Amino acid sequence: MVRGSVGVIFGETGTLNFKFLISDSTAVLRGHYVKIWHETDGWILAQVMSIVRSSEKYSLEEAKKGQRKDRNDDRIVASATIIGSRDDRGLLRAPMSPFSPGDLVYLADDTLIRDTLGLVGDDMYIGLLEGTGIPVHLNVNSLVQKHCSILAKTGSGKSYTAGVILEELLDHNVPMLIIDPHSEYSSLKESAGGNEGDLKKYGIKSKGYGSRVQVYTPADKSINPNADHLFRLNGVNLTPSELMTLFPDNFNSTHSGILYEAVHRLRADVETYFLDDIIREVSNNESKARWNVINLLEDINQLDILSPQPTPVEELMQDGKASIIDLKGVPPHIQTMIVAQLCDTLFEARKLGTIPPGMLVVEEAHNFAPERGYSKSSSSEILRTIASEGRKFGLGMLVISQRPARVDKNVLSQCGSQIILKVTNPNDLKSISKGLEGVNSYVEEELLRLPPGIAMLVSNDIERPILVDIRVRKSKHGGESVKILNKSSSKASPGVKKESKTEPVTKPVEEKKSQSPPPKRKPSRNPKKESGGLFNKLFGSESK
Ligand SMILES: Nc1ncnc2c1ncn2[C@@H]1O[C@H](COP(=O)(O)OP(=O)(O)OP(=O)(O)O)[C@@H](O)[C@H]1O
Repeated sequence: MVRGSVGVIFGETGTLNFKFLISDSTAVLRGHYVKIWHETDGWILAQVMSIVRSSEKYSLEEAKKGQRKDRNDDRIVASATIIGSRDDRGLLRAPMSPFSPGDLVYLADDTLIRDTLGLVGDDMYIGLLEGTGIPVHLNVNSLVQKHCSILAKTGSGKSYTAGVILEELLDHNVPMLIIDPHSEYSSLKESAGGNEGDLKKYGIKSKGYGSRVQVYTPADKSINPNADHLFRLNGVNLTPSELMTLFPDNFNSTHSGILYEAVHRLRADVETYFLDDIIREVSNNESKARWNVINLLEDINQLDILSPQPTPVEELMQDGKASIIDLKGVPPHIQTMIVAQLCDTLFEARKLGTIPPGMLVVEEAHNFAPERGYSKSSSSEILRTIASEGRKFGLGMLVISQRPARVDKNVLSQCGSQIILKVTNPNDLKSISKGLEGVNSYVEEELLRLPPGIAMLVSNDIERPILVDIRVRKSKHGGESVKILNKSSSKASPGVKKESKTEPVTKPVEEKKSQSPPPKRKPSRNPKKESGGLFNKLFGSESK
């Protein structure tokens, strides 16, 4: 073997892939990036998809005799897929002619990997390219304009990764409105005070965002004592259609007729009316159906969510500020109603230019923009509108969900960047691989095996999908599970999921998080398994 090289190409070579013999089993690992000199194109980047090891001397007969002593005759063969090189115009090109058997293979240097994959931005630092020390950045403008999704099964680092993105958006002063059904993001205020080794590995400093993060509760301070402000929707001069969006499923034509009549009469009499006035006016109606309408209106009235002094959207969306709408303690149908009204106002304000461009963050998006056929939600329509038209007005969306199959495809398909962590539900896997351009069913196999904190990033800005070792948090992670068993009694049973979500309460033990973080994956340049799964799908298939 020539000095510096890690292998030699042999056998049949193609313009998409090749095999090479590895000299030292520890020098090249699955997932590594390698380079080969091409006679016309110069250095070409390739990636190791799988490695097999065999011995001709140690046969089945030998195995029957017992353990093998000398392993020096092992044959270690790597299958690699060609990524290509940048031409004079900076475009990525695969070579037009194959490598020659006998060509030498070298480990690729960081500059070649960075330039070839297009990891050249320096905006939002989200982690390291898996298997390397190369930082991965996302572009703020493109993330906000073209939306982003974070998809993963529960416990695999979804809200942790979302926290990383939110930190970066805050560092870039992007105004944010965060729909937070489980009180997970208020901890952005506090510094993580993280482990020195981790901070050094990722080259970051711990910090909290303090008063730049403001928490609003639509409930009251007894339910959410840590909230900074109460959140209220406009309760003055509500139109019948505004009222009907509060109960999209419960209103029939008789009900809406009663409501129209009541509001019409009020408008003729007074300039300003409140929900109490509408209820009184409806009770004057003689139809029996009025009782249903009154019941529905009373439901809302009791929640105290409507007010003559609504929370101005201009207060929520300000440069450098993250406003969290903490929906803890709010019944699900009221949550969707709040999101519907709020997002409607937000979008209108953005169109009128009364708020700066910014990001709407929707956690548990499967509840607020459910796929047709799964459930209905009053917030679906406006979220679909923001997904398709938001970019024209500078209103981006960060869509977060543990059930990608249940999120409206019209919303997910608009996301220019997708960050996908471990997913195991077969329907979710199918829906993700269907939605990703250029990758197919092998993705499913790889997503099943991703360790916590490793994400697949598919982005318009990066030449091809990559695996990212998501960096540790600067601020405190707020999504830890609630510990219910102390150490001495922990033998008894599996842990429980943190605060109830829409997932079934009974889940397999391995799907539930423990209080302590899961073991962090091994450091860089570490193979995860001896198969070409995701890498093959992302970068082409192995030559046979
Ligand atoms: N990039 C990472 N670096 C270090 N630790 C991580 C990383 N990602 C996740 N973790 C750890 O994994 C745990 C689970 O992550 P997280 O709370 O984000 O899961 P989740 O997918 O949001 O789950 P849930 O749906 O229950 O909220 C975290 O408590 C954290 O300790």
